[in-house]
Amino acid sequence: MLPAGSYDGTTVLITGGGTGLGRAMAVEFARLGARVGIVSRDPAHHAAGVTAVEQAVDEAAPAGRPKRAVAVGAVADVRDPEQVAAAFDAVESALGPVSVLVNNAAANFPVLAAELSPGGWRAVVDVVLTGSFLCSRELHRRHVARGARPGAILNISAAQAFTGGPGMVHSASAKAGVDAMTKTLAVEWAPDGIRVNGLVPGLFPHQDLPASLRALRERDPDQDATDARRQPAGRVGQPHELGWAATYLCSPFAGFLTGHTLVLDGGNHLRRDFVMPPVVPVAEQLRPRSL
Ligand SMILES: CCCCCCCCC/C=C/C(=O)SCCNC(=O)CCNC(=O)[C@H](O)C(C)(C)COP(=O)(O)OP(=O)(O)OC[C@H]1O[C@@H](n2cnc3c(N)ncnc32)[C@H](O)[C@@H]1OP(=O)(O)O
Ligand SMILES: NC(=O)C1=CN([C@@H]2O[C@H](COP(=O)(O)OP(=O)(O)OC[C@H]3O[C@@H](n4cnc5c(N)ncnc54)[C@H](OP(=O)(O)O)[C@@H]3O)[C@@H](O)[C@H]2O)C=CC1
Repeated sequence: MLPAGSYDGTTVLITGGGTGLGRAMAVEFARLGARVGIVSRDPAHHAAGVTAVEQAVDEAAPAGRPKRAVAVGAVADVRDPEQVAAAFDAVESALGPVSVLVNNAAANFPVLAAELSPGGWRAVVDVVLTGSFLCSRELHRRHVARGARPGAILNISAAQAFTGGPGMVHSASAKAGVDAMTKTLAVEWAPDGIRVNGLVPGLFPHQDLPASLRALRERDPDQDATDARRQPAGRVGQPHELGWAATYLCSPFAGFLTGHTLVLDGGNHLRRDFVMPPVVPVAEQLRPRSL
């Protein structure tokens, strides 16, 4: 954990910060003093994120200390540049200039490449890749206009970007694009005082995932134990651990670190055995089965 107060006076904007891993990151930034803007499509998700942040901050605050405004939600579909700009406006008017952006919003569903419609491809690539670009561009534009520094952008990626992702060609391709964007913007924007890094969660199950992804895990009644056995570390990730990594990467303690993507997966993406398990075609893996 970073020292208390590491983010005092800092406004952090997290896309998709109302659910799952985005919410866990929002909580860890706020615990360290940040004000947090949660940007996504669904106001019910914002409410969940704001409540989680406020609870965490209240628990950490000394008794009797007055409550401070720490989190707000703003509606935007990250695929739309005008909605992105309006959400930045809303967050900044409530919480002050944004200097840290976490591009966490994502879309994904399991599908065979041969069966993926052009609309399904576009939905995922536009949310993950185009959305991350549009939000990054908005932060950069504002940051440079005000002559502010330092700034930090964190792009949440996935190990599929390195290996490919059978059954998720849209997500794997988009995340690989995000990784290339991380490296490109790190160099272009270093002179502007903006660092750009990536963070890859390994297996982090949680209840906010869409049904199509949860279904991949819920076929096995002993899924939690099975998931743990499949990880070199012997366990899956805990969402707050992603928050610890995110708060480090965007902090002054990582002030000389840019263009790097950190993998937080208990070693899973490196796993190769001399003898690999028999191949099960992806079409068979995705076929609905009854237990
Ligand atoms: C930890 C454990 C596991 C972990 C598993 C390991 C994960 C690895 C890494 C990645 C993890 C994540 O990203 S996890 C994050 C996942 N979270 C989310 O996806 C939340 C947000 N998702 C969504 O809102 C929706 O799922 C999504 C469809 C993508 C949103 O798109 P839109 O708003 O544009 O909605 P729609 O108009 O309904 O759909 C657009 C097109 O997509 C098609 N489409 C939608 N769902 C479809 C589906 N299931 N199969 C085929 N096609 C589908 C539609 O038919 C449309 O195509 P046309 O009719 O042809 O136009
Ligand atoms: N959980 C895991 O094991 C893994 C997760 N990841 C990555 O971690 C990140 C967080 O995922 P996770 O928390 O698990 O998943 P969630 O489904 O909980 O979060 C996705 C978030 O993205 C938001 N979102 C989706 N589409 C849009 C859009 N068009 N515009 C704005 N916001 C949008 C959603 O909010 P709303 O519906 O309100 O718009 C939601 O809050 C993602 O980048 C994901 O790819 C990577 C590898 C593994």
